[in-house]
Amino acid sequence: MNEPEHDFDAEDLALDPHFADRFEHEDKPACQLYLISPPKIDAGFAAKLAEALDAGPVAAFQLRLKGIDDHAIAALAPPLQAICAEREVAFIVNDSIGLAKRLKADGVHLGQDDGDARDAREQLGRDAQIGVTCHDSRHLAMEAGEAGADYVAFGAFYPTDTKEVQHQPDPSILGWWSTVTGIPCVAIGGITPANAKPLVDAGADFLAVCGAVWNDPDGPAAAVGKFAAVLAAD
Ligand SMILES: Cc1ncc(COP(=O)(O)OP(=O)(O)O)c(N)n1
Ligand SMILES: Cc1ncsc1CCOP(=O)(O)O
Ligand SMILES: [Mg+2]
Repeated sequence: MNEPEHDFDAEDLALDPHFADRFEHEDKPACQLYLISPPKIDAGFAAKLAEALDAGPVAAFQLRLKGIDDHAIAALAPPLQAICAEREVAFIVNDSIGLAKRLKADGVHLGQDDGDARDAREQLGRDAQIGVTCHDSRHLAMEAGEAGADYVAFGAFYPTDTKEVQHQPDPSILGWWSTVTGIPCVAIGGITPANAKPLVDAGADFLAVCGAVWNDPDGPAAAVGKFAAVLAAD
């Protein structure tokens, strides 16, 4: 007799996309800020970073520089890495496992075309923080979790000028993820102090933010303060 065909994937785990809303997430640690660098930086950036990190709690800083090669990024990284280390802020390298290894970074963030989480673990060791972009896909998130990711990132939740994006998840994916696994989830994409609350309420463990901090008319320190107020009210 043929077995019934179960084309199982994570999308099947919850037919009702809002089913996670029925669960409380009271045991979750409070949502934290995960700061992403501007895609290009200048000589004054180190001072801006220090000012931003001193303005409120920041869990992690991701060095996400676009349009320059790894050697150039490696030359720019050490002062920024030192600023993070002095403040016990995790220093995460975007895109490149090799660069993360070379810099002895605290971790690496991998997009779907940036390499494999298992390979990252092998190269960076068990203490490395490995994050994986999962767009709006429960299936990609389950795969990342199985591959040993320390966090999965969903987005872009809101319109953003920082990156051309093709996916816009519903915030309920954050609650669903928090219900099916203890692996933290990061929300990213167009997040500001004004629109962050629904993502926190939906179950985000981290808010990854670039433009709303570096482009705040009141300056990055003021922006970090605004996020701190939103997150403290949680
Ligand atoms: C925390 C976090 N989430 C998502 C991304 C996006 O990564 P990726 O899809 O590889 O796109 P680029 O950032 O490389 O343009 C991220 N960097 N960080
Ligand atoms: C890197 C990235 N990945 C999805 S949206 C995004 C941009 C995040 O920057 P911002 O906070 O300015 O929208
Ligand atoms: Mg990438």
